[in-house]
Amino acid sequence: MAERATVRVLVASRNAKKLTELRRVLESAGVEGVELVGLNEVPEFPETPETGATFEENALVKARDGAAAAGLPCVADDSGLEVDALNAMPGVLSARWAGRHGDDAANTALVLAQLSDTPDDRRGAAFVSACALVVPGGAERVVRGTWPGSIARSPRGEGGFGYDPVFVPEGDGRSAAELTPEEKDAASHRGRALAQLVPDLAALVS
Ligand SMILES: O=P(O)(O)OP(=O)(O)OP(=O)(O)OC[C@H]1O[C@@H](n2cnc3c(O)ncnc32)[C@H](O)[C@@H]1O
Ligand SMILES: [Mg+2]
Repeated sequence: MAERATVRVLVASRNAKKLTELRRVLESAGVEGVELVGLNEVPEFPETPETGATFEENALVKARDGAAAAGLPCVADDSGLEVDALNAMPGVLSARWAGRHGDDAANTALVLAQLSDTPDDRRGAAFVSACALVVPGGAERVVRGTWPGSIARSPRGEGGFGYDPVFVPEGDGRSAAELTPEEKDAASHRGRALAQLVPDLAALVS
C-alpha cells in the first residue's frame, strides 16, 4: 500500500500554555496527515514585534514570519481580553498590560484593580482569538473566535493560563481556570477560531 503523504504544519507561539492549547485543539480535530511542528523544531528566526492595532494583524504577522522562515504552512494565534468597562482594553495589549510581557499575575491584578468600583452588572468581557494560517507562497486566512463572559471579583481555579482565573464564561458560574481542558477547548475563543481552520488544514493534505 502506498504511504500517505504527511504535511508538516508549524504552530508558532512562544507561550508554552497557549501552545499546548493550540496543539491540543488541532490534534483533537483529528486532521489526518498533518504533523504539528513546534518552534523548537525549526531553526530560530527573527520575529516581528506584535504592535498591530488588531488581533488579526498580529496573528498574520506571526504566521507569515513562521511560514517564511521555516518554509512550512504556519498557524499562529493572537488573542486577548476585551473588558467592556475598560473600552475593550487590554485587547491587543493583554500580554503586557501591567508592563512586563507575560506576567499573568500582575496583568490579572491590574484588571481587577481597575474594575474595583465596577458593579456586577457592568463587568462584561470577552476573550478574543484571531488565528491565522499562512502557506508559503500561497494562501493566507485569518479567522476570529470570541468567548463572552464577565470579570470575577477575585481569581479562582488552577487550570488554563493568563486571565483565566478571573474570567467567568457565560454558563455555570465557574471561572475559565476551573474548567477541564476539554471544557475550555469546546467553548473557548481559541477553540472556536481554530475550528474554522480545520477544512483549510485538511485541504493541505489532499
Ligand atoms: O504571541 P505568542 O508567542 O503566541 O504568546 P503571547 O503570550 O505573547 O500571546 P499574545 O501575544 O497573543 O497575547 C495574549 C495574551 O492574552 C491573554 N490570553 C489569551 N488567551 C487566553 C486564554 O485562553 N486564557 C487566559 N488568558 C488569555 C494572555 O494573558 C496572553 O498573554
Ligand atoms: Mg505575543
